Amino acid sequence: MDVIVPFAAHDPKTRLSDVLDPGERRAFARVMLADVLESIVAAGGTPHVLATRPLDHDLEALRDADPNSNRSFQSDLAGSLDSGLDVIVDDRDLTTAVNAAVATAFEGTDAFEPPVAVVMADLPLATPASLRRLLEADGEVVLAPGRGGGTNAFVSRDPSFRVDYHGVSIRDHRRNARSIGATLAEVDSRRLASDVDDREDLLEVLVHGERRAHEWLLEAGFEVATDGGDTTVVRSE
Ligand SMILES: Nc1nc2c(ncn2[C@@H]2O[C@H](COP(=O)(O)OP(=O)(O)OP(=O)(O)O)[C@@H](O)[C@H]2O)c(=O)[nH]1
Ligand SMILES: C[C@H](OP(=O)(O)O)C(=O)O
Repeated sequence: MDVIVPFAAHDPKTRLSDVLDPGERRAFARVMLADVLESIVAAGGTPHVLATRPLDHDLEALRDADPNSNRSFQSDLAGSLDSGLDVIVDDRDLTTAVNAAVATAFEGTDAFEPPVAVVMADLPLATPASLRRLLEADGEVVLAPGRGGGTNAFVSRDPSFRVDYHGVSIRDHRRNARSIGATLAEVDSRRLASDVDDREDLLEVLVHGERRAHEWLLEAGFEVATDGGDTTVVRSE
């Protein structure tokens, strides 16, 4: 299945500004994207990155601005691009860009064919198995809710389904699916629900992650600390 992966390349992950500087946020966003792309491919999907600008800038940012990045991350990312990763550049807002890309998929162009999935780039815990559950679920619209009311991924088999992100978007998307008469299903997956937005979310990646994003955080000095009954994320100097 064709899988669109929205990616904010300009100034990503602003809600992590209290723990990561701008170069680190770009680098960490790229590393999460690489984990997601790898899982999509392993789940049998064909990823198409929907980015706000060409990705070569981000490779440069990763290489030059991030002291924590290492050669293996860089070569994996470069490898993804070299192997023909499709990158759609659209600098419009997330909702507009995703709706346009999904509509293109239903036009039956050479690049895409329906059904189509959309999987966010900030899901470093997404495994091939959790994505397979999404891609293989029955339903004209299949939603994967995020913690906090967002919509971390979906599959659409209905050309008239449209998204409206931000706020409690999962409620809006359920409503949109019902309003067009589509059969609706949801995938209840902790891994797909765990988008990384703020400092608390880093705990999930440190505890449950196994790949690049997890390694990147460790190399950047993040670790889990327990203080009394509280479990927090701390960063060593
Ligand atoms: N193409 C595209 N992708 C976006 C845009 N905004 C966010 N994304 C992507 O959509 C997913 C969810 O993003 P959010 O968590 O809402 O935003 P973010 O920019 O990653 O982080 P914040 O700045 O902290 O809100 C991530 O994969 C982002 O990379 C956008 O305007 N265009
Ligand atoms: C894109 C947005 O993500 P959040 O801001 O909830 O992480 C949403 O899922 O509606």
